[in-house]
Amino acid sequence: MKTMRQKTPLKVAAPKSAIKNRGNSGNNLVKDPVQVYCRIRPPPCESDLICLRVTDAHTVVLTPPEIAINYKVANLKETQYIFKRVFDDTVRQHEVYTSVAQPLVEGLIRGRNGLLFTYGVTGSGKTYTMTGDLQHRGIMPRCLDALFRTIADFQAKKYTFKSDRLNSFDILTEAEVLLERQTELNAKLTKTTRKKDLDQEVASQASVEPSEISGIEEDNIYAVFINYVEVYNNSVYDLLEETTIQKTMQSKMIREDANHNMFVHGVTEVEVKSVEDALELFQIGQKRKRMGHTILNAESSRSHSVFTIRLVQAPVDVQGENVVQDRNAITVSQLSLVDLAGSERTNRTGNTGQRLREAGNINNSLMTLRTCLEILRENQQTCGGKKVPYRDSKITHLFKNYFDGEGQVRMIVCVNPRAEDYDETAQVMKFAEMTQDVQIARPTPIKLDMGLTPGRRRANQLFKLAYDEMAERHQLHHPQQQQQQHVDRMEIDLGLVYSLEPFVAEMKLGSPESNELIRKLSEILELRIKKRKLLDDDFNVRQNRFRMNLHKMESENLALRTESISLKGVLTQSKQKITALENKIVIYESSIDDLNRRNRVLEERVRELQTQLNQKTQLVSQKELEKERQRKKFTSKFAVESEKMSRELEIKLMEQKNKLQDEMRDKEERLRMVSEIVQGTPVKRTRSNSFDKDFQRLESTPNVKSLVSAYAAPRSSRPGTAVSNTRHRRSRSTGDRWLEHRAANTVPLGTILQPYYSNSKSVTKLTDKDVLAEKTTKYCLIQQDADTEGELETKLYKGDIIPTSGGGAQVVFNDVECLKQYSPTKTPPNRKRSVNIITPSAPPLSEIQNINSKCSTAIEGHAVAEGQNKRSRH
Ligand SMILES: Nc1ncnc2c1ncn2[C@@H]1O[C@H](COP(=O)(O)OP(=O)(O)OP(=O)(O)O)[C@@H](O)[C@H]1O
Repeated sequence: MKTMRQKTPLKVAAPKSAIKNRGNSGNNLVKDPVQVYCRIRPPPCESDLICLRVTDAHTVVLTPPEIAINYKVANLKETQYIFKRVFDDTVRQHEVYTSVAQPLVEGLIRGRNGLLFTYGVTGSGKTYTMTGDLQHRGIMPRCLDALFRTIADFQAKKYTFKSDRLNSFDILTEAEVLLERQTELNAKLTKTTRKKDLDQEVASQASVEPSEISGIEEDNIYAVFINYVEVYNNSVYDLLEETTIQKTMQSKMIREDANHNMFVHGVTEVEVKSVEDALELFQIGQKRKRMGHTILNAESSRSHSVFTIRLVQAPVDVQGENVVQDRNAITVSQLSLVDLAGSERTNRTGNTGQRLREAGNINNSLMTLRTCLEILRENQQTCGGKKVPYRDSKITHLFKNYFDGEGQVRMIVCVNPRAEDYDETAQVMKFAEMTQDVQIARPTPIKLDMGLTPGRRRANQLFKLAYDEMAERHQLHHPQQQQQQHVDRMEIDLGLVYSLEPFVAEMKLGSPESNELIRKLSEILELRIKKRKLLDDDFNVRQNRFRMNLHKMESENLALRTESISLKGVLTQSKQKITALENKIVIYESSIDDLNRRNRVLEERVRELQTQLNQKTQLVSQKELEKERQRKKFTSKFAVESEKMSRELEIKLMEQKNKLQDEMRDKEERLRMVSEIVQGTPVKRTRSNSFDKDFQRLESTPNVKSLVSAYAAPRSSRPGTAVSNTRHRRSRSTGDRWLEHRAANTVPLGTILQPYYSNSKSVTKLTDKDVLAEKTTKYCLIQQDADTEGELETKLYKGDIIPTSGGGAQVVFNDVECLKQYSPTKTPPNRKRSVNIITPSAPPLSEIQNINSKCSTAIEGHAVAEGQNKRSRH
C-alpha cells in the first residue's frame, strides 16, 4: 500500500510581520500554533490487529484495515501524520509530562495562562495520560508537584488572597487573615472525616518523580487555588461544591471577567498549600463525579473534566519583607487541564434513547470545538472575520479566552492502535492535524512595573544575614562595647537602596484634574530629588568609608604579604627538611627491608634448629628412659648379688667365728691345764692330742716349770675347785663392793635372772672418786646393743679394781656376762646357747676396744692411753 501524504499540518511560528490578527481581535501579537502531541497506548490485547505505526519521533502512519467502513468503497491508502511529538506505547508518564506540561507550569509561574487537553476515542488513554493511576502518575499530579516544589519558599504565609465572585483576588490584612484562618480551621474540622478516606489515595498520588521549575521571580509571594468542574450534557457542574440531598449539583453559568477571561461563575475555588491538599480536592471531585453519574445512570467518559490551577502572585515591597497591598499589583495566571469526553461516533456505540442524546450532546460539544478551531484557522489564514461559535457549547465557551485571548494551548491526541478504532482514529487525527494550524497569541505576563528593584527579597535576606554575622563578630571582638552603638551605625534605609520612589501611576493630561495631577507629579519629583540628594550624601559617606576601609585593607594586605613571604621561607625550609627526612625514611625503609629479610632467614634457621633440638631432646629422653631402665635392672641385680654375697660372708664369718671359738676353747683348756699344773692338781685331759702335746711341750719348758712350782706351794689342796676363777666368786661373803657403771638410758631388762650385787653403787657417769673409793673392789660396765638380728643384747663387763703404786687404781676385766632374750618360737641361727648363758671366754678384741672407748676414764684421774687399757685387761 502506498503511503498517501495527505497534508503536513505542522507549521512553525510565522515572523512577526506575517502574523495576522488573532481571531476576531485585531491586535498585533506574536503567535504560536497550538502544539499537538500524539500518544499511542499499548494495544489492549496482544491479538488485536493494529492500524498504525510510529515511524519517527514526529510521524505516525495510519493504515486502514479491511474492517474499516470505507475500506473497499474509498480505496483508502495509508495516511501519514506529523505532530510536534509522537509518543509510542513505550514512553513513560514522566517523559510525556516533561515534554508537554512542564513548559505550561513554567508559564503559569511566570504569569501566563495555559490550556492542555487530551482528545481521543474512548479507551485511548486520555484519563491515563491526564490523571494516571497510583503507579503511573499522570500530568495533573506532576504539574502540582512541580508547582509546589518551585514556590515552596515563597508561598503566602502572613497574607491571604481572597477570590471575589468575579474571578479576581483581594489581599487580606493580618486581622482578616486570622479570621480567615479560623474559618479555614472550622472547615477543615468538618472535612476531617472525609479526609481520612482519601488520605491513602492522596498520599500515594503525591509521590511523583520530582521536577522543579528554575529561575522564577523571587520577589513575589504565591498562592495556589484549585477549581474542578465537569461539563456534561452541555451543563457545567462544580465538582468541589458542597452538596446535600436537598441541594444537588446545579449547573453553573460561564461568565467573562474584567480581563475578558472566561470563568465559571460561583465555582468553588479552594486555596491549596500543598500537592496533597490539591489531590485531595481532586479525589473529592472524582467521587462526586462518580456519584452524580450513578444517580444519572451515565458514564464518566461522556463528560469533559476541567481541573484548573490558578496561581495568584503579588510582589513584595521595597524592603523585600511585606506584600505590596495593592489589588492592581496582583497577577493571576491559570492552567486548565482538560480531559475531554471520548470522541466516538454514535453509530458504532449503538446507543439509543437517553444515551443517544447524551452521545449526541458530547459529540456536539466536540464538534463545536472542531468548528471553532476550523473557523479560527480560516480567519487566521484568510484574514476573515467569521464569528467563532464559542457559545454553542459550554466547553468551547470556557476555552474562549485561551483561543481568543492569550495563552499557550497544547493538545495530546490519544490513540488506541487497534484496527477496530480505525474510523474514529482517522477522524481524531484529522482534527488534530487541523488544530495545529490554529495560531494562538503568545501570552505576555501581566506584570506591573512598580519601579521596584528586582532581587530585593534575596538582597534583603543576604543583607540581614551579613548584618547578623557582622554583629556577632563585633560582639565577639568587643564584648564590652554596647551592641546598640554598632547597630545604630549599621542602620540603613533599605527603601532607598532598593527603590527611588514607589510606582508612579499613569496620568493623563488634558483632563480637568490636570493641575492637580501636575501638582502631585511635582511633589513626587521633589521627593525623588530629595531622596536622590540623600542617596548622593549617603553615597559620599559610604564612598569615604569604603576608601578608608580599602586603605586599611591595603595596609593589612601589605602586612599579610610580608608575613606570607616569611612564611613561605619557613615553608621552603620545612619542605627541605621534609625532603631530607623523606630520604632518610627511604634509606631506613630499605635497611628495614634488608633486616626483615635477614630476620626471615634467621627465623627460618631458628625454626630448623628448633626442630633438630626437639628431635634430639626426644632422643635424649628416650636414652634417659633406657638408662633408667638399665639402672633399675642393675640395681635389682646388685641387690640380689649383694644379698647373695652378704649371705656368703655371713656364713664365712660364722665359720671363722666358730673356728676362733674352737681355738679359744683350746687355749682356755691349755690355760686351765697350766693352772692345774701350777696349783698341783691333776690335769684332766679333755683336749685333743694336739693340745696335750702342746701342753707337754709347755710343761717341759724351764720357766713354766719354775712358775708352776712357785704357785703350787701356798695353794689349798681342795681338789676340783676353781681356785683362781674370779668369775665364780660371786658370793656375798666375799665382801666386795661393786661399782656399777651403766649408760644413762639403759632399757630395763625385765628378766627373771638379774645381775646381783650385794654391795654396789650404780653410776651413769664415772668419776675418780667412785673408782678410788676405799671399799670398791669390783667394777661392772653394763652395755646394751642390738645384735645382727635386731635383738637387744645386754653385756656386763666385769673386772677387779686393783690399786696401783702411783696411788691410783686400775681395772682388770676378767669376765663378760651376755644377756639375751629370744622368742620361744624363733630359733636364732647359729645360736647354740640358751638364755642367760654366761660366756666362759674373755671378750673378743674388738669388744674390749669398744669397752675401752666407753670406759675411757683413767683410774689415776687422767685419760687412759690405748696401750694401758690393752695392758690392764688381762
Ligand atoms: N499509555 C498507556 N499505557 C498503559 N496503559 C494505558 C495507556 N493508555 C491507556 N491505558 C490503559 O487503557 C485503559 C483505558 O484508558 P483510559 O481510561 O485512560 O481511556 P480514556 O480515553 O480516558 O477512556 P474514556 O474516554 O472512556 O474515559 C486504562 O486501563 C489504562 O490503564
